[in-house]
Parts: sequence; structure tokens; C-alpha cells
Amino acid sequence: MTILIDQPELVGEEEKKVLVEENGLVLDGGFLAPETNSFGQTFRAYDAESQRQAGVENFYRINHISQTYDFVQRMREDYGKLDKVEMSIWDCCELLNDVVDESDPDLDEPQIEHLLQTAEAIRKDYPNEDWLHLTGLIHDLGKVLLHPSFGELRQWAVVGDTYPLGCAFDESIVHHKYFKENPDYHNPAYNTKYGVYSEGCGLNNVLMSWGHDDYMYLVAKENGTTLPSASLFIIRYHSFYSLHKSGSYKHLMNEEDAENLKWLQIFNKYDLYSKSKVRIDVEKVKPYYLALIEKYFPAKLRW
Ligand SMILES: O[C@H]1[C@H](O)[C@@H](O)[C@H](O)[C@@H](O)[C@H]1O
Ligand SMILES: [Fe+2]
Ligand SMILES: [Fe+2]
Repeated sequence: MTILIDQPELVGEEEKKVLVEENGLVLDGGFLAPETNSFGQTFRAYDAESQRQAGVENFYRINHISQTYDFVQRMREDYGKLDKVEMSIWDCCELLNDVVDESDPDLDEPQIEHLLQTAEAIRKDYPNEDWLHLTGLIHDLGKVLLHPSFGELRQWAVVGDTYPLGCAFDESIVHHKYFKENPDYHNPAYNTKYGVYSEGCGLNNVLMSWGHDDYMYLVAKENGTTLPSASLFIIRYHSFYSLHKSGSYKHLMNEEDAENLKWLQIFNKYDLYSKSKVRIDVEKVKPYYLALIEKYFPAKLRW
């Protein structure tokens, strides 16, 4: 059951309401989602005419044709070695200064802005969950795969929504039609509801399309982060919109996934709706995040 609690703070005309579950989990920290993005469109309107539409659709065409079960296995094996670079979390944030994501209809700012906008929006509504602030800061760091020192992967292998391989592609996935040209689409071992999986097998056993989510999850875990399991879950599945937004693929989840999904759904609002042209003063907030990084990560990580 969820309870509505009035917040004394007034936001414009509206009074802030906070949704709290019986177990104390704050489902809605009072975040008021804007109706339109900085291009005047609703968020994630993949078919609406806009200056980014054609580029984004072309991105998904290539992504859907190229992500296969075999490809993901090879990438996980190669990048799982973490033998590319040694650097700190903050160094990586700075590398993302130059990265713009071609899959995103709502944002054309450098990625470091998005990281700080997400983290700061969470911090405002959930001041005591410092692990969630840091999760906001690092959730997209895997986009560093686009950087020359990481083999300069193409955008289709790094960004965009993610989905399972090894079972049928669900209709709720953005621009689903392009999967018809993916070899796995025609492979009977991979194109049924369960494919190579079984009921409740747990997402940990599911091979997701390769990109910044799974890579950053591997980096955080293998470098021994002390962040809680909900944080690792958020990092790993934040682009899995067909699950956390559309509710598809729930038959593959286990109980732990179901618990963690609640946090992911909270996180998603901040990840999506904090995207704006309002810049954060990096130097001002840097000391706070450096302290958090020190609390949850070693000084240097293997990437
Ligand atoms: O275009 C966006 C972007 O690449 C995000 O980082 C990712 O998490 C989203 O799922 C995707 O739709
Ligand atoms: Fe992301
Ligand atoms: Fe993000």
C-alpha cells in the first residue's frame, strides 16, 4: 500500500506530495516532471517530428540489426577483462565532457551535464540516500566506450535502450520493426518467449544487449564497489525501458529483481526528466561527489 504525505514546501501553485510505501520506501520524493523536453516535445517521443528524430531512428535501425547473442557474448568477454585503462571515477566523468549521445531524443548536451543534473535532482528529493546520488553521477559512465582509448566503439554498441538477447524481442521496444533484419530474429533457439531462459531465472542470468549499462555494472562490481545491490541493479538495467516502463519480460525476474525494480523506477524519473539546458556549476558540487566516490570506490579503477 502507498500513503500520500503532504510536504510543507510549496512548489509553484502545487503542493508537493510524497508517496511512501508501508515499508518506508519513498516512491515519489515529490519530483515534478516537466511536460516537455528542451526541444518542446514530450519526453521519449520517438516518432514525433523533431530535429533529432531521423538521427535517432537511424541509430535504432543499426542497433537492432547488429546486436546479436554472439556479439554480446564476445563483448562481455573482451570488456570483462578490464584491461583497457586505469583511472578514477572522476577522471571518467571528465572524459565524458566530449561525448554526445546520438540515441537520445531529449538531450544534445555533453554527458557530464546529464550526470550532474541527474545526481543533483535526486539529491534534492532524497537528501539522505547518498548511494543514490552517486548512482546518478556514475550510471552513464559506461559511455566512455565511445572514447578512442576504449576502441572507439560505435554508438549502436554503447547507447540507447537495452533488451534481452536469446529470446523474442518484445513489441514494446522502441522501433521494434528493425529487428526483422537481425539474424537472431529468425533463429528458433532465440525467437520464442523464453528462448534460452526459464520462468523466474533472474535477470542476472539474462544476456542484455551490449552497451554502457552492462559495462559500467562490470566495472563497478569487479573493482569492488561497496554500493548496495539496488545501485548495481539501477546501473545495469536503467536503459531496459521495455521492463521498467512497459512491464515486459517480468517472467524472467526473480524476487530480488522485483525489489530492486522499485528503486530503478524511482531513479528513472530523475534520469529522464532532469534533462535540460540548465547547467550545473561543476566546480561547486565537485567536492561533495569526490567525497562520495572515496566512500564507495577505490581511488583508481580498472576499466
Ligand atoms: O538514449 C538514451 C540514452 O542513451 C540513455 O543513456 C539510456 O540509458 C537510455 O535508455 C536511452 O534511451
Ligand atoms: Fe544511460
Ligand atoms: Fe542517463
